[in-house]
Amino acid sequence: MAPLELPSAHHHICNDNITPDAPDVLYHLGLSYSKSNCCEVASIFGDVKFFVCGGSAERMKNFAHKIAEKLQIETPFGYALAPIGSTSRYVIYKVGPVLIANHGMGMPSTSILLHEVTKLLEHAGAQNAVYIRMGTSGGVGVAGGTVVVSSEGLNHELRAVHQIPILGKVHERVATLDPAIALEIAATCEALGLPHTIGKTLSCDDFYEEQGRLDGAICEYTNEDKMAFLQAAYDAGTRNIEMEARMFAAFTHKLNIPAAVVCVTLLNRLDGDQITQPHSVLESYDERPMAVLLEYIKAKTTEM
Ligand SMILES: O=P(O)(O)O[C@H]1O[C@H](CO)[C@@H](O)[C@H]1O
Ligand SMILES: O=c1cc[nH]c(=O)[nH]1
Repeated sequence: MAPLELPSAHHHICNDNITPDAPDVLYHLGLSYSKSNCCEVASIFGDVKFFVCGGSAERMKNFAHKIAEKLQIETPFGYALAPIGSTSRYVIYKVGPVLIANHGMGMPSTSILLHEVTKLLEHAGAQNAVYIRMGTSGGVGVAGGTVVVSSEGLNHELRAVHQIPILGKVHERVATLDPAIALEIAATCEALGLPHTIGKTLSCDDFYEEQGRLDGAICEYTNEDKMAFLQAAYDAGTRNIEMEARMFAAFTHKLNIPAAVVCVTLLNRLDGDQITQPHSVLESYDERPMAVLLEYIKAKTTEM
């Protein structure tokens, strides 16, 4: 695998108001930066090379434990971990060069986390950290248990752009992810013998109607309408549907942050809507993106 590119001075924020002199409250993380604590912030977060996030707090804690063991990074309490900052909105762990957090469900809470973590890493002087979303999804034409590495995030028109209304005007941002990292992660899936594909990811603001499910509390379309949309999505290269990849891709692309989205499919949406697999099977699916990222990060940190 190619080593990570480490430019000497790489800034990943786009805001002249955020300066080393200005205090900055990272409200949802329960952390703050100022000139008086800048050395502490740099000493805790300055070495971050990977930021790994996903929806569920439990999944991310589990991942933090596994990465501590994989990288053999012990704390004074063995592999025991303590979350950083406030846990009322997000849980964050740091294991050596890996920062780990949950982002909740959907693009709004993911966006807030990305803004605050990116400012934190900037304040700390962290250089060129790779951002990875690790999650679950509904497959489109792929079986449950497939690891989909996203090439881009799509909107409801199957376009790889993310629209954000800012001060009354809609701004469009390109929602593509790093192709080289996607290939490396796909190669790691291959080496582990896991079913996988690189494909486009449709990101929705809802689990039911926007994903074309027939089993929400409201449904005003037919099975034929749903299947026609899913088939059109498949034909356009979509291989999974979830709720964050597009925003994640647009944010990282805008700030030139190397990034990937790695989600396992829980079902094939061409076969149904309800997630009916037993808990043990879903748990084993959840382990797959983790297994891939443990190997990937281990290989990358060994090269550094
Ligand atoms: O597996 P996670 O990261 O929670 O993500 C997926 O699961 C949630 C819906 O069940 C959405 O947030 C979707 O994107
Ligand atoms: O179908 C699915 C499964 C997981 N997450 C989603 O957003 N959709």
